Amino acid sequence: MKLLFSNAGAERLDQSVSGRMLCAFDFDGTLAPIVAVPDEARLPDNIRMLLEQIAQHAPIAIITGRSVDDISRRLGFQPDYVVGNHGLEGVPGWEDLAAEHEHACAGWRRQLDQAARGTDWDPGIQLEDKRFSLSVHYRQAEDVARCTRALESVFAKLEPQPRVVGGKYVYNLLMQDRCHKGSALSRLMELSGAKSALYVGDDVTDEDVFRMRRPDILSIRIEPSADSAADYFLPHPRDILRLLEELIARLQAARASNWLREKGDRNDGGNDNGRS
Ligand SMILES: O=P(O)(O)OC[C@H]1O[C@H](O[C@H]2O[C@H](CO)[C@@H](O)[C@H](O)[C@H]2O)[C@H](O)[C@@H](O)[C@@H]1O
Repeated sequence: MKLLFSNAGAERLDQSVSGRMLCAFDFDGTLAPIVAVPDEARLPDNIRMLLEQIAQHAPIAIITGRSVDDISRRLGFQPDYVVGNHGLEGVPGWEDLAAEHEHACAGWRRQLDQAARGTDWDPGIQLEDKRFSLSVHYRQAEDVARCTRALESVFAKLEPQPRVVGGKYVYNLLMQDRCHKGSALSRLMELSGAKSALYVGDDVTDEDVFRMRRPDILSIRIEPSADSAADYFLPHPRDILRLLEELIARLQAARASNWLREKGDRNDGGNDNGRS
């Protein structure tokens, strides 16, 4: 994993921007600062304004663990693609897969509600039912170690067995299938005709993108981690601002140089016409 703000990182950014690039971002911990209460997460105005500028030059996708309804209320602008539930919800063409996920999720919800009536259940646990996946938050747990042990033993008994992916004081319960943030991003690249993509994320479910190690995807993690498969990292969450500004500068320069090239082609054409 390399520092993005380095010569190698700058070259890699130049390379990605030179083609038709899809800019994709995770939300919590990437665009929006992490806060103690999930419902209080907000997209800062300065980040939204930079995203709107990027949208003038390149398609934008938000690929989040939140539901599409939830994230859409938080953005304040309309990206080209909004994908929720860790890649399942909102991907054009995948609508038929949703029913199975919804059914499994409702079953887990019932089983967890029953477990919550037991004495081992920490009152700080918060269930976020996102219809196609569940997030079990334990940030407010009275005893985090005890709570995670108890939750893991409950998850082991769930039917059908979910794919349990950890995160920032959260367990995400997902269907065991091929729908994840990585496959969603690949599908969006096909749909948009992108030649390259940039993806920025901060958490465990973002590793589904990073792990693909596609040479045409520039993968960037917020903060370094020895366990991450991302190519590059930003040292601190606040550095997302610098990354967005650097992207805008490159996208504007690429547009200017394309325009100059087009103008040159037109002039050449004019001269040819004059000669013939
Ligand atoms: O894929 P993401 O956009 O990063 O979403 C991942 C989960 O984010 C939210 O939970 C996390 O952020 C909360 C607000 O900062 C924080 O309180 C919580 O501890 C984090 O786990 C969201 O609530 C989940 O639905 C997302 O799956």
